[in-house]
Amino acid sequence: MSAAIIDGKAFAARVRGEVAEGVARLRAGAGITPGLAVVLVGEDPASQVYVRNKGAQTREAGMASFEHRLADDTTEADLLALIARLNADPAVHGILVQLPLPAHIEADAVINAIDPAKDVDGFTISNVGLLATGQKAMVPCTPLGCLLMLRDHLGELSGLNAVVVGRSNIVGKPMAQLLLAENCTVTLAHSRTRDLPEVCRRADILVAAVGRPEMIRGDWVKPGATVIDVGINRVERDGRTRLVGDVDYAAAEAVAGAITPVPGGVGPMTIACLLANTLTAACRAHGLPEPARLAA
Ligand SMILES: Nc1nc(=O)c2c([nH]1)NC[C@@H]1CN(c3ccc(C(=O)N[C@@H](CCC(=O)O)C(=O)O)cc3)C=[N+]21
Repeated sequence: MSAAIIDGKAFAARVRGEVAEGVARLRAGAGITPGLAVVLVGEDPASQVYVRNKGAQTREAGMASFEHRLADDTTEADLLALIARLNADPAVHGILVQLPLPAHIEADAVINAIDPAKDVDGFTISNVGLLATGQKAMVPCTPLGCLLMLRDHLGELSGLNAVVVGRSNIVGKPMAQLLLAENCTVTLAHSRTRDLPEVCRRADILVAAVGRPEMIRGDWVKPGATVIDVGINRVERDGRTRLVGDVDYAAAEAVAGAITPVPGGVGPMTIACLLANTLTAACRAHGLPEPARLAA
């Protein structure tokens, strides 16, 4: 038996449609246009895909998109000054500072300078703490997208064994928090985990977010498991550049109950959730009801 394919591209289009409806209501009812500011410092190749898709989708949803492209040698002080301006700008409801930042800039200092109410990435210590304590937070886009797909596919997650491979602040840690909040039994595994294949084989839900092409083999997957592949890795194959995930897709697909493809899985959901978070931030800024179905 082969796995059901979780179509992130189609699901993301649906989410963006719901965001667009919410934006239209906000504009008609309250005269508010949600605005998203994206700040890019330098030219990191991994960021290119994201940037390309993001601006267009923001405008398509009826929101205002503000792009700030800064040179590689921008100082931390200049970047902090820009963030202070965006924090104070009432037309800006969401701020995203593209990561990674150049090495001469202290990323934590920059992220924590963002007004938590505008932190649509959910990376500030304030939002991380709110999420970890079960309070109303802005939730990081990639894990939120994964959660929406899991809920859509499985319905109830309570009591399931979830294994998250990868402990980054951006994906692994917040993903573990979200699954814990859904009453999963969560294991947060990583490169030093002893007997990783054995740990993965216990997973009803397996989330791969390690950033290593096709590291998760087919025989690491429990038959019938739901596999969420967060990896987006560029590899040379037959003289061409291809995108592959952190999971050996062909092998895992034969074993899993359901699996997300790369591309067309988690990636499009990340952007859809960024738009959803921006709408949520705009609603909260004005004390208006927020789109419950698009939240954690
Ligand atoms: N502050 C910050 N927040 C982020 O969320 C963030 C970031 N910085 N820096 C860069 C990474 C990367 N990232 C992607 C999101 C979507 C796709 C995406 O839509 N991928 C599509 C298309 C891939 C293609 O066709 O090339 C897919 O997987 O199907 C890719 C990459 C967000 N990131």
